[in-house]
Amino acid sequence: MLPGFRRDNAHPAFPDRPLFNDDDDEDVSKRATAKYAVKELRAWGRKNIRLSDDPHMSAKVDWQDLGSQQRLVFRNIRVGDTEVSALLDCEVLRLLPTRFSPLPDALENAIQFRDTGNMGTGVFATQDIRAASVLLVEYPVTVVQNTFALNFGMTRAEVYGELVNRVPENALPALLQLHNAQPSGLYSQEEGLVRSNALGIALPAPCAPVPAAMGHCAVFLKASRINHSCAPNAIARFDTQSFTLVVRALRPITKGEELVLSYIDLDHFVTRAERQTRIRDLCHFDCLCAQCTLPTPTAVAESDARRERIFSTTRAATFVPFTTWHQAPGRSTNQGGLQQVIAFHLAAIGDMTAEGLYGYAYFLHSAALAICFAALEDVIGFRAWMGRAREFALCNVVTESAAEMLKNIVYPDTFMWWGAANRGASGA
Ligand SMILES: C[S@@+](CC[C@H](N)C(=O)[O-])C[C@H]1O[C@@H](n2cnc3c(N)ncnc32)[C@H](O)[C@@H]1O
Repeated sequence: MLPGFRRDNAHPAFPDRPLFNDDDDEDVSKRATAKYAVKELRAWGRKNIRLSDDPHMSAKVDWQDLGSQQRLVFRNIRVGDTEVSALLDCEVLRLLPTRFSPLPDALENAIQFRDTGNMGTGVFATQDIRAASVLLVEYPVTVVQNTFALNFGMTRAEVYGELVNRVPENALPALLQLHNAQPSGLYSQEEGLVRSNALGIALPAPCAPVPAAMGHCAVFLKASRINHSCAPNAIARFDTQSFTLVVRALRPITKGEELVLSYIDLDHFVTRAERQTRIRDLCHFDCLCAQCTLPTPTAVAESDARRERIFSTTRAATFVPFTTWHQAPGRSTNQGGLQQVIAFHLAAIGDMTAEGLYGYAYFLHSAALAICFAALEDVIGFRAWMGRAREFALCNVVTESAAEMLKNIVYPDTFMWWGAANRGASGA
């Protein structure tokens, strides 16, 4: 319906790690909490790490169950005026641009870091911000391929130690000060830091035996300070061309409001209980966001019911009501039918607004409403909803679709469904 648009938000902030097996690479009871000073870290790395930068000498990973092989290598990737410490598949490295593009533009001084009172440090808007504005653009400090633990020949503590060891001197103190949320004694300091602050990023992955096998995560000095909410107002996407994370506003944000991302896939963890369990398992904290701290059991039940409705109606194909109306005989005289389709989508938008959910489902319903208003040749309605859909496309860096949508907004009658309610059965 909207040519060229693909869903590109399949990377929850904290990636699932289905291929990690916490127990096969080291004895949990023997894991030490290493509290390295910078110098000690470097000395430890020199003594313990023998892998070379040469890809041919690096460890191989056998995908025993998946029938494939992977060759991982530690690399410091030079980008802009900094270096990113990385453990990546050689093929992924090969696909990175030889020259990275300049940093995307961000709003100047739009954010500040301060104490939240109950969630440690957080990031706050210093001005009113429009939807889809770029709030933060940042290089990672370290990037790691999620599946390195499979037969890599180093313990995970060693791998994280080496990654941290390779972080440039000027970034290391700030990295070591990031929040460490891991249960004490379970992981080394470096592993705790990466696990607590890593965001899922999308990198090109040519040889993935299964898509999940090629997930990557990265730690950022600023973006990793953004707290989680089950009603996120911001979204982060990795831009491979500039090797930066780009954080955008999912909706208008007011001055003083905290910027929040979702660390989990909200389409799959719907009710408060499901979300809380997921966050506890994955991130080791109890979520204190507004949606998880509603004051009464009735409010929680209502919120759960709204979310169930949102995700079940979206899963049941958002565009079906319009298509059904459109394919029915005599549609040009059945504008009441189209009004019912509009009412269906507006009800879903109402639920999403109440829940603070402005993600993919909101995009789908906005796009469906744009189509309905186009069919009725209602310029104001069409532009408003196509504008919302376009904001989501911009947030997800679906640039071609966003450009096409802008063309439609400026010239509504170029949109394929324009006037469909008034055309005869042979119309579009
Ligand atoms: C990636 S860090 C975010 C920045 C962090 N607040 C800091 O001080 O650096 C994740 C940690 O922030 C806190 N946090 C983030 N979102 C939270 C939420 N919704 N409820 C409670 N704590 C949260 C938890 O301690 C979590 O381990």
